[in-house]
Parts: sequence; C-alpha cells; structure tokens
Amino acid sequence: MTASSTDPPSPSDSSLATSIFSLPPKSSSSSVEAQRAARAARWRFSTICAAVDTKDQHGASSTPIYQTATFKGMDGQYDYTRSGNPTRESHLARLYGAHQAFALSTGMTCLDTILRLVKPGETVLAGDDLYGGTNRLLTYLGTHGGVDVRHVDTTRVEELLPHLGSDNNVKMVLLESPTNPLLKIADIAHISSVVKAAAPSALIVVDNTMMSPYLQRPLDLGADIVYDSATKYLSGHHDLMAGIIAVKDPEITKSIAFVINAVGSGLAPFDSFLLLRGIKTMSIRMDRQQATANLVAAYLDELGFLVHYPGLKRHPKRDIHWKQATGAGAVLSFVTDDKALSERIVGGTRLWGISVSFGAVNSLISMPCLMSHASISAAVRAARGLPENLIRLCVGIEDPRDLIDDLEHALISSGAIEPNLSHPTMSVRRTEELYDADPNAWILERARAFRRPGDSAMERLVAGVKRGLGISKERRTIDGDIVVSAPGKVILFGEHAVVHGVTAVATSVNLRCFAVLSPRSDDTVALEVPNLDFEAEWDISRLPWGLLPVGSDGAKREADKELDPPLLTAIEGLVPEAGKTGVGAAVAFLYLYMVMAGSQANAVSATFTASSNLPIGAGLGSSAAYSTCVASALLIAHKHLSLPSQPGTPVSTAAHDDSGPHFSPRDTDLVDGWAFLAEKVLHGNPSGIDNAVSVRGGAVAFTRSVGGRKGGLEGLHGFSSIRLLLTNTLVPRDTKSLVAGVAAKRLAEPSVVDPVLDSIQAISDEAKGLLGGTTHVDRSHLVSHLESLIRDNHGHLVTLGVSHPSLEMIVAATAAEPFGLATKLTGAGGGGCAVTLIPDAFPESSLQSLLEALRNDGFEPHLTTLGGPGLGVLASSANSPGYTDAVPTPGGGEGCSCPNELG
Ligand SMILES: Nc1ncnc2c1ncn2[C@@H]1O[C@H](COP(=O)(O)OP(=O)(O)O)[C@@H](O)[C@H]1O
Ligand SMILES: C[C@@](O)(CCOP(=O)(O)O)CC(=O)O
Repeated sequence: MTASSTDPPSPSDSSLATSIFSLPPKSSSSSVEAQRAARAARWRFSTICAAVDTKDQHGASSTPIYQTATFKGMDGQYDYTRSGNPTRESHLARLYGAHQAFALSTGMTCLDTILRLVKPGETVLAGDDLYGGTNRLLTYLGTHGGVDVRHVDTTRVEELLPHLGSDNNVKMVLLESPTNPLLKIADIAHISSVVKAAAPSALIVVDNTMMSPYLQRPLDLGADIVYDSATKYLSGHHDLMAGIIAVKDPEITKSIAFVINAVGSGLAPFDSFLLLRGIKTMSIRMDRQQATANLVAAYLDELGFLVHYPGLKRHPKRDIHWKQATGAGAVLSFVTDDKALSERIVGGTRLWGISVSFGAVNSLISMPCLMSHASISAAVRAARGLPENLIRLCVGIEDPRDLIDDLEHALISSGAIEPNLSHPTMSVRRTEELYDADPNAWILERARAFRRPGDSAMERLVAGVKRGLGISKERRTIDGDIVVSAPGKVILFGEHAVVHGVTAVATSVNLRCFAVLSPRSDDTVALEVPNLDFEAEWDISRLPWGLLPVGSDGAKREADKELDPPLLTAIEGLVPEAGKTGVGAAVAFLYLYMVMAGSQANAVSATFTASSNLPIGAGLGSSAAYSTCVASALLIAHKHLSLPSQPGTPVSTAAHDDSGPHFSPRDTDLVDGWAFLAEKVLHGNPSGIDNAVSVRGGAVAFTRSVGGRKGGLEGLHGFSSIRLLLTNTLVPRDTKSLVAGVAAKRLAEPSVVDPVLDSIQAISDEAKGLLGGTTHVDRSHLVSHLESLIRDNHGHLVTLGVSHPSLEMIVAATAAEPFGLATKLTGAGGGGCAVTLIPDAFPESSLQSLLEALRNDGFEPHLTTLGGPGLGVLASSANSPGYTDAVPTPGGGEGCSCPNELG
C-alpha cells in the first residue's frame, strides 16, 4: 500500500506511488466532481479511515483483492506486485500527513528499509527504552554494517546534544514517544528542531507504533520519516503482520521506494486487504481501548503501584505528550517491585492474554523483560532502568468491568493486593449503577476496596500513612512534618477478665491510625480529626499553663501514672462543641500537649492531623491507635524520643520487622506510657492492653497490675500469619459501662464470676504457650487448638453478660455448615466486633460465600492477619527549625524491655 497525500505520483515514482485521494478527478472539467474532491479533501481522520473511495471499475464498496503476482500488458499502471498492487495502494499517506506512505510486510521491515539510508561510518542515535526487536536490528547494524549506533535517553534533548557535532556524522535520530515499555515522553518538535539546527543532514525517524497516526502525527512535528508496526492499532485484530512507512520529502520517498521495490518487502495483496479492513475501525477501536486504559491506569495507580501511562496526571512530561498527541493510547506498564509476584500476576489472568505485541481488540498482558524485550541483555536492561518486574498491559475493547474483574482476580490471587478492611463494601447493584453513572468514580471505588500489602512492614506503613491521610503520591510531606502511624488491635483471649488481673492475649491488626504534626509559626496549636468531622485551634498563650505543677520545664520524660483532674476539667472547658465525638480526642491531645511541654515557653506551634482506617468504637482499638499517634508525635516534637540521625529514616517498634531502625525498649515504653495517659483521658480506667499492642505491634500477652500484684507484658513470636475475620456488628456500645457491668456482676455473684475468670486465665495461658512458641504443636493442631480456645472463651463472655444478639448471630453463622468456624466477641462486646479464625485450608469459595452471607445480614466483615507492625515514625525532622530547641534532649540509654507496671 503506497500513497501520496498531496501530489499525484509522477511516473518516475514507480507504480508504488499511487493514491486514490490524490488522483485528479476523472472528469476534472466537471465542477461537481471538483467540488466532491474538495469536500473529500477536508474529511477528518475517522472518515478517511472508514471511507472506501476507490475508483474500482465495478464500484466495489470494499477494496478488491488483486491476488496476483503479475499484471498483463506493457503500458498499464502495474506490472509486478513486488513493485505495486492496487490492493496495496491506498489512502495511508493522508492519514499520516505524508508525501507518501508505503505498506510493508512488518514493522521491523520498515525499520530495516529506513536504516538502509544509513551508510557505514555514519551514526544513528537511538533511544534507550526501545522495543527489543529494534534494539536487536540496531545492534546487528552496528556489528555488521559499520554504523555507529549510540543509545541515549532521547527523551532528554540535552543528552543528544553532545552527539550532534559534525565530527559525529549523525545520519539518523530514532525516536519513540511514548517509549515502549516505560512510556517516557520525547518532545518530538523540540528534538527535531534542535537536531536540525545542529546536524542539518540528520533524519528524524519516529517509531509511532504506540500512538498510531490517529493519536500522533510526527511528520507534522518536524520528523522526516515515521513508521508504524501496522500489526498493532492499524490492523487491530492480530491477524496479520504489516508495517507502514510515511515520508514527508519526495527525495527520501524515492530512496525508500527503491529499497522496497529492490528487496520485495511490500505487503502482500491479501494482507493489504486485511489491513485496509482494520483501518476502517481504527479510531473507534482506539477510543474504546484508550478509555478503558485510562480506567485500568487509574485503578492500579489508586492501588499504589507505580504506573507508567501519560493519561495519569503525574506522568513525567505529560504536558509535552498532550502538546503533540491527542490521546494517551492504550498501552501502560506498572511495577510490582517483585519479579516473582509479577510472574504470578501475569500467570493469573485469563481474559488478559499473555502475549507479545499490542494494539489488538483483545487485551494482552506481558512482562517485557521476559518477552518483547528479552533480546536485550539483562545487564543492558538494568543499565537502561527497565525493571525486571515490569508488567505491560495492552488494553483491548472488552467490557472494562470484565477486564478489571480479571486483573483484580490475578492481583488478589498473586498476593499483590488484599482487601482493604476499612473500606465499606458496595453492593453489586450499587457498583453497576456507579459504573453506568460515572466510570471514573467506579474505578476508584473498585481500587479502594483493596490495598497493597507491600513488601516489608515499613513499606506497608509508608503506603498506609499516605493513603490514610490522603497524601497523594506526588505530595511530599513538608519539612518539619512528623508523620506517625499506629495499628488497632484485636483481643483474642481475656477481654474484661484483663481488667481484673487476668492475662489477655491481643494482636495488632492491619488497620491503622495515621497522623501528621506540622509546624506552624503563629503561636497556635490546632487539631484536625476528619474521621470525627472535628477541627479546632487554640491560642497557645490562652491555655491554662498555670495549672501545671510549678517547676514543670518540659524536661520530664515519663508520663504521669494518673490524670490531673483540675487540668483535665480546665482543658475540657477549652474544647468547643461539647457533646461531639471529637471532643474526647481533642481533650486527650491538648492534655498530652500541655503536660509534655511543661510550660508555655516550651510549647510548639503545630497542627496535628489524625485519620484512621479503623472503624471507630467497634472494639478494634481505634482510641489506642489515636493515642499512640498523639503520644509519639508530641514526644518527637519535644525531642523526648531518640530518632535516627538521618531525618526521614522510618523507625518502628515492631520487633519482628528486621528492616530499618527500631526504637529502644525504653523509648517504646515511654510512648506506651504517654499513650496510656491519653487512653485514660478517653476511657477513664482502661487496662492498658490496647495501647501496649498498638505501640509494639505483633501479639502480646498482657497482665494488668491489680491490687499490688505485678503485671507483665510478653511479646509472642511463635506463630506466622494466621488469618482472621473481623465482623463488625455495627451495633454501638460503650466500653465504660460494659466494663462497669462486669465489675458489678463480680460483686454481686462472685461464685459465678470468679471461676469464669480462672477459666479465662487458663485459656490465656494456653494461648500464650501456643502463640509464644513454648508449646510445640504442628500448624494444623495450633489452629484447631486456638479454635477450641476461642469457643470456650466466647462461652465465658456470654456468662459475663457482655455478648449481644448480633454477636450471637455471627457466632452461629460462622459455625454453621459448611463453614464450621470458631468465633468469639472481641473487646468490650455488647455489639462491636466478632473475631473468627480462618484455618489455612479453608476454601476460598467458602470464604467468599461466608462474607456474602455476613454482608447480607447487615454486618461488615473484614479479613486480616494476626500480627503486624506497631508504631512507625515515617518522617520526622524534629531538628528542623519548625520546632523549639528549648527542650533539652534527654540522655539515651537502654532501659527495660517491657513495662511491667502498666496500670
Ligand atoms: N481517628 C481518630 N481521630 C480522633 N479520635 C479518634 C480516632 N479514632 C478513635 N478516636 C477516639 O477514640 C474514641 C473511640 O474509642 P472506643 O469507643 O474505645 O473505640 P475503639 O474500640 O475503636 O477503641 C473516639 O470517640 C475518639 O475519641
Ligand atoms: C473490655 C476491655 O477488656 C477491652 C477493651 O475493649 P474495647 O477495645 O474498648 O472494645 C477493657 C480494657 O481492657 O480496658
């Protein structure tokens, strides 16, 4: 297929150069014909694609296939198909704004043809993120053709400049934009003008396959030659191989035509027919593919993957792309940071076919380093920044919902994402309605139902903090920000009994509170707690500093064991909108803020923002997570916590997380003590187990110090990843009154309650042995043993009177056939949450039916795993000028590993 967009071909152009659009009207004398031709000359892209304006002798409305090698006669337009064939002649030049366009047998043939314009001793500058086949051919040209091939980052014009001096003999600059597969953007117009100015004889060649002429026309931007693998978008069905070369200059056209004719690389008649047929629907296909690609990119981006796609707002050089192209295309790539994980994702899809190439109506998934770019050595790939775990997605025209379903399934089953327990699940009907009303909102909803577990506890934390506070990937925390995060908890055994000195076993959950303390300079302290729709600010000078004990100087590290009632009352008077849920959070914050500063002189001016993905008031320790965040952020601001010398290095307390620095045991205890004080503000007389878990993470056995008996805290590290189902009844309850109810029952019926407390102690002791690794059992026995302890403990809590009909419904639903699972209430009971242990072998299909059944009963089920990191400090530059230097940093030193006197 060859054609010229403007001039009719001269006989010397050979019969390759014919265009139905450029031929003069049959009867040029007829003004009607002339007007029709003039109108046709104004047709827009999709019209040109769809129209069959052939001058076929029978008026065929589809281009006929001239399946012939030779043509009879001496003076006809065609003689031999290698030189020209009517099926191959078409309107392509017009699609490219070219002087002439040629259809060849493949995209690589196009490149081969173009590279024959380069002579030995000349230089080709090519990109460093190129299709593997391009790289292979260039390498061959270098080794066998005596051409100096240099790979530079062609997306950066400054990298090209040193190569453009006349001694470099640059003949050709080969560009792709966006590049394949990293979708880097080159400024085609800018590069063309810079190259032309410095090396006037150099040809700018653009591989436009990622875009097609529908979205980008490089000849209009200053390129000399553009080629496309027409196997991709132009034909669109992956049922033929083809390539197109479009050329602006008549002289270059002749050289290209010469090579094609000499070599015989023109596209065969039948393939030309298929290609023409594909081109008719190109724009409509690409519109659909591109719209879906935008959704897929938004989905992966929202999940926290690094996605390469110029449709995304933060894509580097996006503005340049949109200056030179009219769409983002339908190819995107993303990294998982784990090659094995990427392989599992790619292998887990069904609708997305594992295949090289792109541009077809059916969607494809691949790992370029193993497939399309495998011919580039691993070392070169690494040097060019091509991640081995990169996944490329080529979006087709299937229903976007099916594509997302399939991709999501692969992401879940590979372990790349897990349910976002804090996100309310939408009914199928509501989801469908949202899709119909607003696909962009729909895709975000789909993504928010999941989250990435990350590769390490710290990475999870970083991602969690950003998500939790709505800090988008591009927004970095400002200098001086202190960013902290702490988990909620689930009590596995011993709630309520723990208040009376019995041991309880609790574990952190992967739902967290996130907080930022940001310095300000207006002598104001402010609080924002969006979960509770509360914000307030206070003039620091008007806080009741006079109520602090005389001599407070802020140097004190340890938290008080008890609250100071007059100070508490005074602070309560400062919090507006009494009765709102945020009031407790504000009072706790201000209380710690004042006591920790010790005096007005030491007070820091800052805004504290906390946001949690924990359900609040459901028994999962949202208050402890919040208290831990308040305590740790304020301790850092007052320089009471020793942090790594390198600002911004994440610190954690999680003993099981070996990566990164940890707080010393003494500092861990310090945070715990202050968090406990905040818990006291919120709850009066809590046992302290919630903050102990939130600060440390993992699983702990906790015994409160009661009546002079020594308490204790022990980390339990003898288990790995046990799955739990937390089901929120959504029934509100009040911890304080439930705890008081049990105390009253104990007073009234000691003969009933005391044996129950003894039995719970025995249960906790057994659980401690199992989870702490001192009782040696195999994995299946560990789980079944824990299940029987769960059933027993729940029975005792029923006896204590703290269950609720909604909790009993969940116990029954999970125990019923075919599930047979063990469930107990967790936390204070009276509503709140139930916890169910999910054995390793529990079938995924049964789990899905159980979740569905619970949702149908109006509950909110969340899957989680046992254990997880505790307090994490993500960013902290307490040494920055934003915070006062007046508070001396106390001396460090290792202290006790566990606070034995917690309350
Ligand atoms: N994200 C948060 N922001 C501010 N305050 C919070 C947050 N999460 C919890 N709180 C505080 O904790 C209280 C809930 O504590 P509680 O009823 O014991 O529930 P839970 O069992 O979830 O800890 C809230 O009323 C509020 O004072
Ligand atoms: C009931 C209790 O044992 C656990 C706390 O329950 P909750 O997380 O407030 O639902 C009370 C406590 O230990 O402070």
